[in-house]
Amino acid sequence: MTETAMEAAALGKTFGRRRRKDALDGCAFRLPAGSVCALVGPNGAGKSTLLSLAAGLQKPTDGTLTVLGHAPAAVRERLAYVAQDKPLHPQLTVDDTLRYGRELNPGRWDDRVAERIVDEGDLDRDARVRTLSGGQRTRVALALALGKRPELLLLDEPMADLDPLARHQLMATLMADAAEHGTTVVMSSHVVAELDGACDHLLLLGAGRVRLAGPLDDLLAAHRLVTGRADTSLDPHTVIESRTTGRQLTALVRPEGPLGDGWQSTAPTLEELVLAHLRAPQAPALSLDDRREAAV
Ligand SMILES: Nc1ncnc2c1ncn2[C@@H]1O[C@H](COP(=O)(O)OP(=O)(O)OP(=O)(O)O)[C@@H](O)[C@H]1O
Repeated sequence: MTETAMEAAALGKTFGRRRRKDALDGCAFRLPAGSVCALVGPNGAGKSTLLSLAAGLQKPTDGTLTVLGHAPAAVRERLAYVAQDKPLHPQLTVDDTLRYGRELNPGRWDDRVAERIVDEGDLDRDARVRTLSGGQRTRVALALALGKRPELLLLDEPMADLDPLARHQLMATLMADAAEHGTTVVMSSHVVAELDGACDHLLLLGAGRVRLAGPLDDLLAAHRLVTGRADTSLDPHTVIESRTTGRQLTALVRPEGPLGDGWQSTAPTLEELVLAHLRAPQAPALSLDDRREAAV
């Protein structure tokens, strides 16, 4: 297995000729193999574009993106991609769909996990895909993806149409399976709370650029949530976002050395870290991929 599951250098993707749109612009990051990476960012940030490039369905306009050490198109059989619209054959039954997955992936297919995902949702194996609900189709798409026993699993908002219980249960199945097999997972989601506890790596995109990248624990440790009097200076620390209520100021900062007297500070949660960066799109970016690499 390759040590780096995904690596981007000066990665750009532009759509349109007349009205050019940079969906990705100068992105650089490195994702170690075996990571579970949360891919977050506001609408239009470039998350789906990145996942589709990684799946080899589109090509970059600039720079490079390698997955499992190769161009994505060269390693399609080693990765699985569940797109937002979860394309499946509507006329096939659930059983036919699993059979199709088995035939398309000889030597790789894992019946046990595929059937487990379908059966945990109490799906009628003889039902045609077109008769299934959105959440049930998601389950079949995830069964196909995991059944393929991929080294890299790319999931574009996989839980969006699942009920809370199914979400919780499928996430647990997914994470246990990824841990057991050392699968690298990149999962986009707008529900940051559902990623907490599941992910060990974070990639936050904004307007096509990398805003935060690196091991989650390191990124959290690089920030503090501080409260203090509004007239106390936060120099020389980098203030990501601050809010004042009466005389009190609350801020997410990247400390440049010890915080001065008068500040109470706590470690931010993943949600606090992400929300502060979403509210402050101009805040400076931070990538800790290289630092970790240099320390190894
Ligand atoms: N096929 C396309 N043609 C033209 N523009 C596109 C195309 N695909 C994406 N874009 C543009 O690229 C930008 C990034 O889109 P993308 O779908 O990657 O964002 P996203 O982060 O996945 O958003 P969301 O959270 O809403 O799903 C958007 O401005 C979008 O309009």
